[in-house]
Formats: sequence, C-alpha cells, structure tokens
Amino acid sequence: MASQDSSNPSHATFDLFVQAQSCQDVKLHFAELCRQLEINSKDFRNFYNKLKEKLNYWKAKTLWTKLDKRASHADYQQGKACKNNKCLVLGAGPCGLRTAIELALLGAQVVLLEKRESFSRNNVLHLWPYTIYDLRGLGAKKFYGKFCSGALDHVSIRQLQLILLKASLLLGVEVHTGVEFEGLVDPSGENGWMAKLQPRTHPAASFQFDVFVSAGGGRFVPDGFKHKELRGQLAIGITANFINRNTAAEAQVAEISGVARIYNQKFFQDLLSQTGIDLENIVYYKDDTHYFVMTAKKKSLLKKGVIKQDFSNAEQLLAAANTDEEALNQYAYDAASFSTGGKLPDLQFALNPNGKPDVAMFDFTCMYRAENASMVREKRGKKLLMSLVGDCLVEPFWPLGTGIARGFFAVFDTAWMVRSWGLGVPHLKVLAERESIYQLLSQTTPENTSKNYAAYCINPKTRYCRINLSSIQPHQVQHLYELDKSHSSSRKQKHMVSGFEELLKWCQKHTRGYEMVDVKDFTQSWRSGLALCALIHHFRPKLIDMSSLDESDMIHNIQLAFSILEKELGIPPVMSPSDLANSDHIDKLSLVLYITQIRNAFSLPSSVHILHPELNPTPAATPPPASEPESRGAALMANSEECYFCHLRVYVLERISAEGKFFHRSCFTCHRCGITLRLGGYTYDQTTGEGHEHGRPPREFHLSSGRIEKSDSRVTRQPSSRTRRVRFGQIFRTAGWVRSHSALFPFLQQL
Ligand SMILES: NC(=O)C1=CN([C@@H]2O[C@H](COP(=O)(O)OP(=O)(O)OC[C@H]3O[C@@H](n4cnc5c(N)ncnc54)[C@H](OP(=O)(O)O)[C@@H]3O)[C@@H](O)[C@H]2O)C=CC1
Repeated sequence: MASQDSSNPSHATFDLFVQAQSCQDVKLHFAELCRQLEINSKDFRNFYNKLKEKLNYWKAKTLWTKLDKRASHADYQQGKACKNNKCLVLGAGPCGLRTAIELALLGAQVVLLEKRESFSRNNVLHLWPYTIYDLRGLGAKKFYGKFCSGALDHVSIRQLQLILLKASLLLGVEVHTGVEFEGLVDPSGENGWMAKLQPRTHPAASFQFDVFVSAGGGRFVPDGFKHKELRGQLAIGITANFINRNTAAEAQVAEISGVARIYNQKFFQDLLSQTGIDLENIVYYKDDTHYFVMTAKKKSLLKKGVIKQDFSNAEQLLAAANTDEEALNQYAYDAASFSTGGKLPDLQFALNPNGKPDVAMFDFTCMYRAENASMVREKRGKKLLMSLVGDCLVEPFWPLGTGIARGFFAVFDTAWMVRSWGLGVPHLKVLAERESIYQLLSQTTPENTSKNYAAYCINPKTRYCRINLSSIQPHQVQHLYELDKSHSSSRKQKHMVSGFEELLKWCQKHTRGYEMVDVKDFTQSWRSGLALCALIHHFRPKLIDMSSLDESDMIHNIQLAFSILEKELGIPPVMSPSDLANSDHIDKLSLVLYITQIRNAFSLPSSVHILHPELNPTPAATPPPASEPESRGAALMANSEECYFCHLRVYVLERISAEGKFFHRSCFTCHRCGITLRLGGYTYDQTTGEGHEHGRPPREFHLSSGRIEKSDSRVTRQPSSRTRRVRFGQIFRTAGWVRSHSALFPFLQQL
C-alpha cells in the first residue's frame, strides 16, 4: 500500500489530474497515475477498488466517499446488475459521459468514443436543482471548486465535460478521443456487434458489445432511428461568449437568468429604440466566460444587415452565405452591452476552436426529436440493445435551459433500461418500459418532478412524480425489435431438424432391445404398433404385456397403445389405427406431434401426469398439482370430440372444424343437396344449424366471422383472426385440436 506521504509522486499526480483543465491533460495525468500506482486501467472490474487501495491520500479519500455513496445504491446491485454487458457509448458530450458513469456503476464494461480531441465549448448550460445535487454527488466541487458556488445554477459545457470525464475514468470507463464512429458492423463468424471507426485500425474497433448508446448530439442519428420534425414559428437563436477576467468590476454585474419579452416589455422596447435590436428573450450567465443566449427577431436582423437577404425558408435565411459575420458580432456585442447596462468593462470576445469570435446564430424553428428512444437488433443470434440520449434523442431549445436536465433524465432512464436488459427482463418488455418513460420526457419541469433529490437514482419512479411504466405494452413495440429473418428462419429450420433428430434419438433409446422394433423414422417404423407399445412398456411395464403381442396384428397393437396412452396419460389419438397401419395414410407431422406428447408426458414427474389412480395413489392430504385439472380437462375435452352430424368419434386427421363444431370430412355436406362443403365455401344458418350449398362460382360465398359482406361484383371476406385460425387449423384439419394443444405451439410454429 502506498504511504500517506506528501512527497509521494502519485499524490501530486492525483492533484494534477483533479485540477486538469483540458481533456488532454486529464487523460495524460490519469495515465501517469495508473503507471505510478501500477494499475491497469483496462481492468475495469477492479480498477476503482485497486485505485482506492493504492492511493492512500486524504484528498482522494473525500472523493472516494462520494463515489462510494453513489455506487452503493441498491439499483446497481453492488456493480453486478450488468456485469456481463459490454457497452459502447458514442459522444463525450455531457450526456454521453454521464451515461458512461451510470453503466460503469452497473458493472458493465464501458467504452466511450469521441471524435473531438479537445473540449472547447464555452457555452453555458442551465442546471436544474437536481442536476446540481447529482453532480455534487460525483465530486463536481472537488474537480471544479467554483462549481455552482453561491446561488449560481449553471456550468460551461467544457467544465461539465471535464468533471464527468474525470469521474468516468476513475470508475473504469475506457475513453477514446479523436476517433469517429462511422457505423455498426454486423456480427459475423464468432464476432458479435462491433463498430466501424475512423481511424480504421483503432483498438476500439475490435470491441464487441451488446449495448450501444448514442449521445452524438443533435446532428447524429444512428441508422435505424427516425427523427420527427417539430416545426414552430421562426426562432433565431444567437449565442455569444466574452472573456471573463474575473475582475471585481465584472463580479459586480448581475446575471440575467432569463428575461422574456412578455415579462419586461420596457427593457425590450428600450433595447429596440436605443440600439435597433429586437429580441424575444435574453439570458446572461457569468461562468468561465460571459455567456449570452438570445432569440432575435428576423426584421431587426435584416435591418442591421446581419441577414443579407430575406427568405421564407429558414435554412436559406440563416445559411452562412446569407450572414454577415461582422454585423452578427456587432449585434451580439450591442445586445450584451445594453443588457448589462454597459457595466462589463472591456468586453472582448472569447475565441472558438477556429480562433474566431465565439458568436453563433442558430435556427430553432425546426427542432428534432427521435420517434423512439430504443430498439433491439438481432443478427446471427447476437442481440444489440440500442438507445439514444441527450440532444440525439430530443433537441432542446437552449434559451429555456432544459437541455441538460432532460438530457440527464434520459441518461438515467437509459441506464435503467440497460439494467433490465442485464438482468434478463424480456426484450420487448425492456423496450416497452423505455418507450413508456420516454413519452414523459418532454413534459418534465422542475415543478412536476420529485423534489427529493437525495432519492434520485436510475429508477424512474424516484424522479417522475406520476409514471406508468407500462403505458406502452410489449406488443406495441414489436417493430422496435429488428430481427435478421433470413438467419432466424434458417436457424429455426436447424432447430426443427435438430428437434426431429432429438425425438428420434429419444424413441430409439427407449425402444432399444424390444423384438421386432426398429425405430428409424416417423412413418414406417410405427406401422405395426409395436414401437408405441414398447415405449409404454419401457416407462410403465405394468400396463402392457409385450409377449402377448403379434407383429402382424397391427390394428390391435395400435389400438391397444392408443387406448392406454389416452386412458393413462390423457393423450388422445391423432389418427385412426387403420391410418397408422396403412403406410399411405401415415401423416409424419401428426405422428411427430403425437410422440412429442408421449415424450413430454413420460418426462414429467409421475405425480403430474399419471391419471391412473392405482398406479399413482394420491395421499388424501396432498392436493393435486395446480396444473392437473386443466390438463386433464383439456384431455377430456379432446377425448369427447365427436362428429356433429353422425355423433361418432372423429380423429384429428379426418376431422374438420367449423362454427365451433367438429365433423368427419365426409359428413360435412350441404343439407339441401348433399354436396361436400369446403371451408370458406358455405353459409351457416344459426337457427337450424344446417349447412347450405355454397353456390357457384365459389367466390360468391366465403367464410367470415359470422359476417358476409357484399361488394359490387362479388362478396368479399373481411380478414379476421378467425379466418386466420381456420386456415391454420386446416393444416391439421382442425382448429379445435390446435387450440386444445396450445402447448405445442412453439413447435408448430417452427413448421
Ligand atoms: N452550443 C451549445 O450551447 C450546445 C449545447 N449543447 C447542450 O449540451 C447538452 C448535452 O449535449 P449531448 O447530447 O451530450 O451532445 P453534445 O453535442 O454535447 O455531444 C456530442 C458529442 O459527440 C460527438 N460526435 C458526434 N458524432 C460523432 C461520431 N460519429 N463519432 C464520434 N463522436 C461524435 C460530437 O462532436 P461534434 O460536436 O464535433 O459533432 C460531440 O462532441 C445539451 O444540454 C445540449 O443542449 C450541445 C451542443 C451545443
């Protein structure tokens, strides 16, 4: 353990790291700290604990106390909630960095990419009370002593990024700057989801992940997400930053936390009459810079020569070619000077990364918000949860100062979603819950959200006052689950083949050694009935005497097996004994389904499936298993099926179903002329219960859900779930059978 020695170089490096004022310096001092303490920053799972253990420095300890407090929240499950997840976060703006921190606290491996090399944005963000509380909890005050000192509720984007970058690195996030994300790379071979990066050979290009969070800002929309345009009245925003020399005179000048025209008409009239500048509102924050953001009226911008030519199209109007930079700077300067009463001495523009006065004009007429906040992609069996946060999700109107507050709400909501993903909540439920929460985001204000900031965490219920996490249901977000169908269908086919093989192997295993039994397929091998009898004998030897059976007495053997299986296990036969004995009539699929039921029944614990009381005496005091009455009921229902017309037993294979009744195919005839009816080609008289001739051409009458609609030339059928069910039922010649065997649906669907 390192000693608590003031001359310890790692202590000095830690101080440099904490005080660093550029992205490059933060990374440099962090790397040096890791080197000095001999800790591998890639060991994300143990990094923070090792750092705490090795850096025995009082200044660091006060920071650990804060971070530990956050990390100890139950939602993170001691960093185990997402211990198997790997997350790629795009963008080191405030929202990307804040997301990375939450995902790291959940225990995920987090890699963050940012195309910029430096943090150079002077603009200042308004902070809602909860964001101040939140950032203090991450050590903001330690990293930046002036953070929200006094009553100030704002911070420059650059400072905010620095605070969050430092916290991210300490918590084990891998941050790469100067690398651009160009798109997702589909899984291939053994590889999962990866990213296409610039530079191509960047080490992060080999990172495989199952969660992708885009925080790339307003202009970046990842493939697969759609943006909605919210067009309002023309709104032209201007931002301007002036150097803050932090003199006493500057300190005296009052901030303007947001003054709108309707609240102070005189101010705006005076501004117009004295300077020719016409504004809707103005905000002034004193931070690293003197920062002004205002909404200006087009007419005054044209008059002052800021906009050269009038266009009705906002894009053309505010295009760089239609803007006079000098005039814009003067406009911003005059507005800043007037609104601070000329008290800011020696007002001088701060410079932007291009070395020019940091003044910009923006179009807020058209704001974008994503149609949905999340989606899942699945390719080659590899799933990827995708999510948007920050401006990428909803573009804020800067003068309202909602950007970072709603941005962080979306960050927490996303972390909550990733937590559910990591904990194995069904994917559609994960998406439905995220979209339910997203519906509320744009309505949040400091007033309608919880005031208990200390309780804020990633659980939305700690923040939103009235929230219904299931206002959107899983079936409503099915379109957000993008499945690579070509692959999945071939996978299903593989599944199906392996399902058949597995069943065949099971049959072979349990009939091995029986004379005259050789199971090779799901047709001929079963004709004599001996294979079925052998299966029964293997599992319930008392039920059948194999020595009494004659291979040539096929119908008898089959009938015996069918009866035992129906009586003892509640499995009704799916065909007549003669159908099975006659090689031309063996329906492989039906036999597979029948044997599957036999296997399932024999694989259950005997207390669940055996219906014979002598073989399975139930102690008087023991209640039957909860599932039994239902399965027994279903079996009895299936057993009692008889033809509606002739009242004789009707087997699944010879059965058709219509109007909720079962018929032999041969019995399903027109009451008047005796012609055999086809499904979809008859009408049904509810009062007599008789079938009528369907008429010719057949197109004229169709089966519908009790409703026949006539168009000009012909009667048309309204598609309905009923129609679909009948079609599905036709495959098995009965809808009722399919309904009563719904446990087989997953298997059936593969077919
Ligand atoms: N001037 C202002 O006042 C601004 C204020 N904000 C505010 O900041 C807050 C949060 O913003 P946030 O959502 O975090 O977004 P930000 O715009 O702050 O951050 C996004 C970051 O991702 C980078 N990026 C974009 N595309 C890629 C890519 N393909 N590969 C790698 N990096 C990429 C961006 O670089 P680049 O910017 O070069 O595209 C940017 O640095 C909001 O409150 C917002 O209102 C945001 C932007 C400007």
